[in-house]
Amino acid sequence: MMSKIASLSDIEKLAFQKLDKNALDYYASGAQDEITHYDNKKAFDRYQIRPRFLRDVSKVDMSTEIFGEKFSSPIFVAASAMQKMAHPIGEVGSARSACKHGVCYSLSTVSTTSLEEVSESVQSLVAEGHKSVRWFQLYVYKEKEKTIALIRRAEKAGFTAILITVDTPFTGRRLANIRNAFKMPTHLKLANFEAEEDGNSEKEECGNDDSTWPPKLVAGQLDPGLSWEDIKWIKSQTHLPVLVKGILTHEDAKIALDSGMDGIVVSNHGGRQLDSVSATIDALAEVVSGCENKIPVLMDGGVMRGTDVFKAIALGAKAVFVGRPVLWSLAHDGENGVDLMLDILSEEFRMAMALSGCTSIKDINRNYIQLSPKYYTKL
Ligand SMILES: Cc1cc2nc3c(=O)[nH]c(=O)nc-3n(C[C@H](O)[C@H](O)[C@H](O)COP(=O)(O)O)c2cc1C
Ligand SMILES: CC(C)CC(=O)C(=O)O
Repeated sequence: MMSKIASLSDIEKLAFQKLDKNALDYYASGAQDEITHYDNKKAFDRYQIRPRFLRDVSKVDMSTEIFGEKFSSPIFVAASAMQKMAHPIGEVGSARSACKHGVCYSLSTVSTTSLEEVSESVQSLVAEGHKSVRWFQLYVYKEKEKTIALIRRAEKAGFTAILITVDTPFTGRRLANIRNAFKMPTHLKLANFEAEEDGNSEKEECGNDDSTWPPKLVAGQLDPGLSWEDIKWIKSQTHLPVLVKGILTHEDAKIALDSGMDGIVVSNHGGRQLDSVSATIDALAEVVSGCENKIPVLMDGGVMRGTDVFKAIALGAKAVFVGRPVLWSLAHDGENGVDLMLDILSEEFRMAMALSGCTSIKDINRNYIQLSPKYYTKL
């Protein structure tokens, strides 16, 4: 029995003991040899913080603003699929927790709760005075109507930005899922597609009869022909800000900027797509330089500690997303688990700011970070 939970790693350990093999393998896996998956975490340790002292840190303001929305902290919830495998409350628990913490929630296309139900689930909190900012993560389907229908539903349900995932023309080879023929439990559904399917085809289309990885709603249906022209077309179809999720180079950052994108998420999909790409914290600076400070750059991948958040902000991120820690927290204790995780991470970030002499997000810049001399002498 573990003593008091003090870190996200503690929560992760508890979740590993609790989840069944099918779910654990799905959530934990990276692609192939998982080099990138592990490097996402390790890479943060290659950077050091350069703290400044004697600056009155009795009050620290972690709040930040993106697209005119104010958030309590730059620690957002990443879009991850099939959250009801972690806990029956699934996406409702993580969305409500993000709302209570005043941070942005992003919902996967491949969720086990529909986007309408997620919106509905936060309304009682909104009535109590909490603000809920929800962004919808979009997988682009070969069938244009299917993609547009998702966007319209997201708009109608009060989502305020679209995150288009660009790193998944095909799903990465996650060996554990292939070996144990990952299967979503049959009592769960890919809820955003339930209403569209009719009669007998429904179960199959929702992935439940599919014993192979990836589920049918993804394999063969996502558009591997996707290009920047399509992304521009999608952008022209909605009034919502559009961010591209999965950018890792300054070249693509520049194209995103020139294509009129409203923001970028530096991401390697938690190391689940192409293995051997750079850790996201290593790619962040070049992506920030590629878009010339004109659009917000956010990042995800391996964020486990407040100092990780601090390092990402120092290298130019406007905010970070946490992915797996949300799933571990749901597995540990549903909505309360996610509350605990966001409490710990924001307290750690507050402490990192205070102990390095920063009292607002705007204070945090490149002067507060260096590569460990073990690796290079200069950034
Ligand atoms: C189990 C799981 C499911 C995911 N599902 C999606 C998804 O449906 N769409 C997407 O764009 N990214 C998805 N991601 C990637 C996350 O949005 C995010 O990029 C990644 O988890 C960040 O890394 P972290 O887990 O180390 O925090 C998923 C990640 C995990 C672990
Ligand atoms: C169904 C999958 C493609 C969802 C996903 O993005 C992931 O598992 O990383």
